[in-house]
Amino acid sequence: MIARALTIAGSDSGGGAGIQADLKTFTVRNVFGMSALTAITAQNTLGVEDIHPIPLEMIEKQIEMVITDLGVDAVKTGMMGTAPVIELVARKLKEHSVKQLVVDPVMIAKGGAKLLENDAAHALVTELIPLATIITPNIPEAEVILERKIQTVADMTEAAKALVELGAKAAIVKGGHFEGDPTDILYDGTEIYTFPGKRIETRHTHGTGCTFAACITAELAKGNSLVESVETAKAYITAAIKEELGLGQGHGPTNHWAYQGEQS
Ligand SMILES: Nc1ncnc2c1ncn2[C@@H]1O[C@H](COP(=O)(O)OP(=O)(O)OP(=O)(O)O)[C@@H](O)[C@H]1O
Ligand SMILES: Cc1ncc(COP(=O)(O)O)c(N)n1
Repeated sequence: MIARALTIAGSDSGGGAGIQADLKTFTVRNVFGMSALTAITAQNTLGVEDIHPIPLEMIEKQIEMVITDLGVDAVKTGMMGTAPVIELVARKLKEHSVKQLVVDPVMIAKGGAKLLENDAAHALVTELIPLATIITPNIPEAEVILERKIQTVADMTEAAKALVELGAKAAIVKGGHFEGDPTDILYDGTEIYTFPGKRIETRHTHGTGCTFAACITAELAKGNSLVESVETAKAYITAAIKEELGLGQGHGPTNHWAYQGEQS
């Protein structure tokens, strides 16, 4: 049977981030994708114009309909918006004993728009992180969650360990926001793994975090190990940034078709 993945996230009308990035990534990685929308955003490569939150009952019904009928092998969370949404999603994931959960703690869009309310970071820590197979913060997100500055690769390593102490089985701190080459640091509760990258000079990096986490989710859904899943995701996002599509006047989307690597 084909592997199934569910994204619980916001819609990006521009198609580069949010559920659109997730569903494209799932498809390209040979996984059947499903979605539960938490918000609709009106955005393009220049920024977020408006956000329309989805009522809690409607978020709950989407999750319920999908899980009770089609079933899921892995779930990814993206833009949650508020603490009550995080609490609801955590409750549903526990109710359905979801085994593979990738938490992308989306907080601020590339253009600066706030995608998570300030008081909701606490709910991430208490509700969602303890359920996570892996949490995938960028550096500013890890700084907010851990209430500390991250300035060096050593700080990233300590941050990944601290995120696991908060209850996640594993954590990868992404280096896209550092100057120079972007190195990502994974801690799986036992070992530290370093994923070095070469910085690609481009403005087309809208949705890199969503695409990266969605690829990890797809690979986990197919039964691959955590480290294999992250390795594939790193190769996938690197190709997706490199082979840019040149769309839009601002931060354009990545190329979700770019990666020709193995399909398992
Ligand atoms: N310019 C770049 N060149 C090469 N790799 C990059 C570049 N920018 C980001 N990456 C890689 O892309 C992945 C996503 O990292 P990033 O730090 O951009 O996430 P993010 O900030 O959550 O993304 P977003 O908020 O745009 O969705 C990481 O593996 C990171 O190393
Ligand atoms: C619905 C939604 N989810 C996530 C992001 C983050 O992506 P980015 O930081 O690249 O803008 C976004 N812009 N919109």
